Amino acid sequence: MTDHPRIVTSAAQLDDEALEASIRPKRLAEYLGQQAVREQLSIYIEAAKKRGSALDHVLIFGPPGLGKTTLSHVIANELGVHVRSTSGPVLERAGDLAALLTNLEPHDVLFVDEIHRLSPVVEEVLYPAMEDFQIDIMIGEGPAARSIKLDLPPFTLIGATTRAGLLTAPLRDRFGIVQRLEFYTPDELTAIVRRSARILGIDCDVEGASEIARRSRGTPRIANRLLRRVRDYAEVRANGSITREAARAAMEMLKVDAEGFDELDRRMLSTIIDSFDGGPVGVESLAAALSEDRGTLEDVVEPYLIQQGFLIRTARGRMAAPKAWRHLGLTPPPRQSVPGDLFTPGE
Ligand SMILES: Nc1ncnc2c1ncn2[C@@H]1O[C@H](COP(=O)(O)OP(=O)(O)OP(=O)(O)O)[C@@H](O)[C@H]1O
Ligand SMILES: [Mg+2]
Repeated sequence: MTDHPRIVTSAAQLDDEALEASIRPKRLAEYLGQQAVREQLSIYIEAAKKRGSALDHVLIFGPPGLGKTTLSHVIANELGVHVRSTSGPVLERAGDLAALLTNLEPHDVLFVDEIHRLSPVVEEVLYPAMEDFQIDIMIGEGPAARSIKLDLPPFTLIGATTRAGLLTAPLRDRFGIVQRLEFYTPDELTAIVRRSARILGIDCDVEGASEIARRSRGTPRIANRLLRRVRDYAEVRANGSITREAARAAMEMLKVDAEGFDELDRRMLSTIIDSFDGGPVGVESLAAALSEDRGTLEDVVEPYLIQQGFLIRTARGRMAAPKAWRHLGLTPPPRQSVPGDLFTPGE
C-alpha cells in the first residue's frame, strides 16, 4: 500500500474537510455542472414549495467527490429547511433512526450518507417512515412488549451512495427522485477551480485553472485539492500566481500525469498488462497483486479509468484497453478479443 496519501484520490482527506466549509456551494446557482440534475431538481423544489408540501425522497448516487453531500445541503437550503445528517453505518439500531425521525420539523431533510450500508432492522423502520410518515416502535420487552405507532412530520429523505447497485429493491423503490451524478467535464472543472480560487484569494488565470481541471479526474474534490497544492508550489517557486507553467511544473513534482493518473492508477494498469497479460483478471486477484483494498479499487480507482476507456470491465474481470497500453508507452496486442463479447469476429 502507498505510504503517502494519494493526491488524486477522490476519497475525502483531512485537510479537505477544513477548507470545504468555505468553498462548498450553498445554493443551486453556485453548484456548477450537472446541468440535467440541476434543472430537474430546481423544478421539483419549486413545485414542492408551491404546493407547500415536503419534497419527494431523493436518492443521489455517483463516485466519491462528485458533490453528493454538497447537493443534499443545497437542496435543503433551496427548500429553506433544516438538514439532519447521519449515515448508514452510524445507525446501528432501530431506535437511533426513530430518535432522529421524531425530532424532525415539518419538511426537514434527513440526509443519510452511505445509505447502502443500512442494517436490515433499520431499513425496516425506514419503509413506513418514508411511505406513510409513520413508525412502529416497540415498548418494553418479553410478553409485556407492545408496539405503538407514531406519526412523523412530513419530511424528505435524501440518501447518498457510491454504490446504487447495493441498495435493496424495496428501499430503492421508495425514492421518488433518483439522480445520478456524472464526472465533470474539463470546462466545468475549470469554472469550479476559478470559483474556489476566487474564494480562497488565490491568483489563478484561466490557463492555470484549465491545466488543473484536466488532471482532476472529472472530480471537484480532486480539483480543489490540486488547486491548493499548486498554490503551495506557486508561492514558493513562482511569484504566487497560478499560470499554465506553474501548474504544469507543480503537477510534475506531484507525479500527476497528463491524464490525471497517479502511481496507483498506473500501477493498476501496468499490473494487468505485465502480470496478467492484459487481462481479464478478477478484482480480488488484482487487489492482492497491488496490495490494495478491493473496495478502494472498485469505488475510487476504477470508475474513472473505465469512464475514460482505459479499463474494460467484462464478466470475467478487468482488461486493459489499448489506450492503457499506449499510455504506458507500450504497443497494444494486434487484436484484443473481449471474452464473452458476442460480436468478436470469429477466430
Ligand atoms: N457542483 C459543484 N460545484 C462546485 N463545487 C463542487 C460541486 N460538487 C462538489 N464540489 C466541491 O467538491 C467537494 C466534494 O464534494 P462532496 O463532499 O459533496 O462529494 P461527495 O459526492 O459527497 O463525496 P463522498 O462520496 O466522498 O461523500 C465539496 O466540498 C465542494 O467544494
Ligand atoms: Mg459525501
